[in-house]
Amino acid sequence: MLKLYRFLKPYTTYIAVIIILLCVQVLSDLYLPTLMADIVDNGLANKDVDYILHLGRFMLLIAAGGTLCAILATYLSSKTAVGFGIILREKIFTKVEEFSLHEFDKFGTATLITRTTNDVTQIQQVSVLIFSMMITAPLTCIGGVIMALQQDKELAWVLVVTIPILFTVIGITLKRGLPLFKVMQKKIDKLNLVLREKITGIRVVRAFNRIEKERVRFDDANADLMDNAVKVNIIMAVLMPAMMLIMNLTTVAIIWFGAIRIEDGTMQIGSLLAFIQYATQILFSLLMLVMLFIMVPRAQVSAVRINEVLATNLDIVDPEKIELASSERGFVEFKKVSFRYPGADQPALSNITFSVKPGELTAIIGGTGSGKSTLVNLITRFYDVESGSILVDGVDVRAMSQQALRAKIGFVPQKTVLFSGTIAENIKYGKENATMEEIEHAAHVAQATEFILGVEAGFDHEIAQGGTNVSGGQKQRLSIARALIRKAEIYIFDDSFSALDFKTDARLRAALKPEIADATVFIIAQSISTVKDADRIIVLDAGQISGIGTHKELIDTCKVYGEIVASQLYEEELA
Ligand SMILES: Nc1ncnc2c1ncn2[C@@H]1O[C@H](COP(=O)(O)OP(=O)(O)OP(=O)(O)O)[C@@H](O)[C@H]1O
Repeated sequence: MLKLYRFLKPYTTYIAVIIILLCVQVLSDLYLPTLMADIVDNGLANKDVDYILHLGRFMLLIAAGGTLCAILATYLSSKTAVGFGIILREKIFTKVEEFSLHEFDKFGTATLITRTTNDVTQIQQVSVLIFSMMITAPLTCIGGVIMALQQDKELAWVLVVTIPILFTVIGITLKRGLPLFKVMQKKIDKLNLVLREKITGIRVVRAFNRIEKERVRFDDANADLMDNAVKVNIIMAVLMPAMMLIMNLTTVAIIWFGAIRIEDGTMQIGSLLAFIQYATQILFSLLMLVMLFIMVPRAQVSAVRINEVLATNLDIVDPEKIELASSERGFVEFKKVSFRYPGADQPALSNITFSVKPGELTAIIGGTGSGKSTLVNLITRFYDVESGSILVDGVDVRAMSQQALRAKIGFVPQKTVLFSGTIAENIKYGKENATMEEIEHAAHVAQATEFILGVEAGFDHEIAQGGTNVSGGQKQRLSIARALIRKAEIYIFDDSFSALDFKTDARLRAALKPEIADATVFIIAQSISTVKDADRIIVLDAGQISGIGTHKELIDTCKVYGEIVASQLYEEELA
């Protein structure tokens, strides 16, 4: 957790002020019982009303000062802790934004969300305690012992007996409680995972009548978390009364033995009262330390989880010496590229070599899982190659800045993603400063105008979270418009026409042609009609190129392509 506290730098002044305020508060708390003893022993005993009033006023002043310091310290502690939470969330978010797809796969979405929200909240809450108690508890404890001894040294043995008993109880509790605290976050992760899957996949859950099964899965995760929380709370429920019992027995012992000493004439009543208060302060400060010992390990687990994210070595980083691409635009070259997903036995791509130049349309076709998406994901450098190299405009993509590389590319992913916001804002996502004319033109080319103007608010129509209020085909067209508005040098359409009907597909491709005539275009498609006019077709089979050429060339030379054509002709004949 200390590692995380390096981010507290902007709050150094606040923390210094908090420490000073808390020291003043502790000193005032420690001084009050001595003043009270003075009133009892000298004021009350001598029936000196002036003395009582004078000291009483002084006590009020000290108490008011202490309270003011406590309020200010709590206010500043909360402000610092909340600010710290904001900094942590920002750091995690920025780091996660830099993650490659490999790192996303490694962590998983659910845990990344819990780490950014729940774990940060843990740290935030514990920080408030730490800021106040780390100073107050030890200072009160040490100061309390010194002040108690000043009142009466002989009674100190009561504390010598009580404190080890208190520590034994605390020790037993911590031994049982800590492991439970530590697994708490993991169980919250699990709950988030199940909940997320259930909510995002609600249509499938309903369609397959799995509501009951999913409910059981959720209930299991919920019950698991509850079991753990109940166990933790039972321990806490036992601990608190046990501590109070020890404290009350200590008071009884002090009064008992104190009374004997008063009877002997070796102690005054005021000193006994002050001693009781100091003993309570000491035990309370130990109680605060226990709270810290309980809360800190749980926050420690959260801190480790946050540090894991922050300390992740990024797979894909910009090189120290960035090479600028040549003035050539849109040249893409694969040189003996092989790639394997982490942990996979077989490479997803092996020995891929080809080159394309601007103005050319390259289609990629192949069976499912043959490596088509993987191939285009390597151009955008979502992953790095295992061997070989990919050059864009003559420069290895690993030597370019990711920003410069991706600025060249208009990417339409296989799984369409839209963001909540208006249709215009979603298209503008491709070019921040796009004008309304550019947005309308991109929508027109993507054959989206008709449906956009069909909805009441037109371009201002709000897209729901995840794009659930538009159809699959409409989503694809908006996603195409978002890529087109970039006026990119390289376009990648990963199976982007699959949800379009035959007529819209044909119209879109016709409108697209002049628009991207000068660019380098990659189209991944399943249908021969989409690829057959391409300048070059790459046929992939189990991660390897089984043929490269035009439709005409491949029909005679590539067996896999021949089979795809035959299967689709057969389907057309059947239709
Ligand atoms: N994130 C991943 N982690 C591990 N393996 C993956 C990952 N993504 C894809 N693969 C594997 O890599 C291989 C190629 O996948 P890829 O998505 O490139 O195929 P594709 O040809 O685009 O398939 P489809 O036409 O079904 O989209 C497949 O065997 C797949 O299981």
